[in-house]
Amino acid sequence: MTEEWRPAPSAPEPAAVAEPVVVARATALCKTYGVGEARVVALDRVDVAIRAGELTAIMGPSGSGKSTLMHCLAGLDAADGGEVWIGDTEITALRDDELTRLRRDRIGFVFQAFNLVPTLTALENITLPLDIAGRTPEPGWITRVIDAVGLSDRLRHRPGELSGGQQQRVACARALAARPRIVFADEPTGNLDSRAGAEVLDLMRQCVDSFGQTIVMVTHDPVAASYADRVLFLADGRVVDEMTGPTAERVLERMKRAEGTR
Ligand SMILES: Nc1ncnc2c1ncn2[C@@H]1O[C@H](COP(=O)(O)OP(=O)(O)OP(=O)(O)O)[C@@H](O)[C@H]1O
Repeated sequence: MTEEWRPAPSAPEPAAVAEPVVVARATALCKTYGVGEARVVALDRVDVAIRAGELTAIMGPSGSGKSTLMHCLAGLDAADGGEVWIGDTEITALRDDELTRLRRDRIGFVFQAFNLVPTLTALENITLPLDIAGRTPEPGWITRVIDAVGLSDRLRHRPGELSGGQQQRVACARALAARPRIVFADEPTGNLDSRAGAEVLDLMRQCVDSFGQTIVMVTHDPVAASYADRVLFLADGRVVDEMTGPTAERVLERMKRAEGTR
């Protein structure tokens, strides 16, 4: 059984460029909150495909559905309609216990507020998901991750003894510890100053380039989005545009245009 979902080849031309491998995809994803006058359509038949080994940024005005999309893609929130696939598993068809296991084994999370356990050391935080799952880390992997996040000399510190940027780098290492298929990062630099934010973004870029990690990041920040391979733009619960090879200037320009049309 293949781990990855691949779109069916469209035409068997020998010279055709290979389709990118897709790690996560959503089709016709719908999510509505509230009823009657309070009804809000947060996602309106969204189709997205997250490519393997890329950093994908999700951008859009406040309320455009970024967090809802990420939560539905990651199985943290249930959609009202449509499908979400992670690899070859349709997560919208899973029972709660199956979904919990899939999230634990195949998905990593990085949150704006770090969400580290304050009483545990940095190292204990990093290995916590593996410990909870009763899994032994792959030999050498945790060391590689710790080297990548540059925290070898801080492993015995508790989160309260680390800077915000260091805490977020611990959170990144925790997300990578189980070698997940995909990492979802929700405003990972939202609580950091620009220097610490740049370190975290450099780290995420390095995880993509060196480990082939697939990462999806929700952000408001055009500079953060410029680290991505591809930016998806949401407006009113729909994907309205995408940009490959973004620069901060082009992303800012696109966001201004979106604001102007609201
Ligand atoms: N639990 C909820 N109950 C009711 N409405 C909700 C809930 N969560 C989100 N919404 C609404 O759904 C829409 C999309 O919200 P979402 O948080 O996904 O947007 P966002 O693009 O992430 O916004 P922001 O950038 O401000 O975080 C918004 O109109 C929001 O008010």
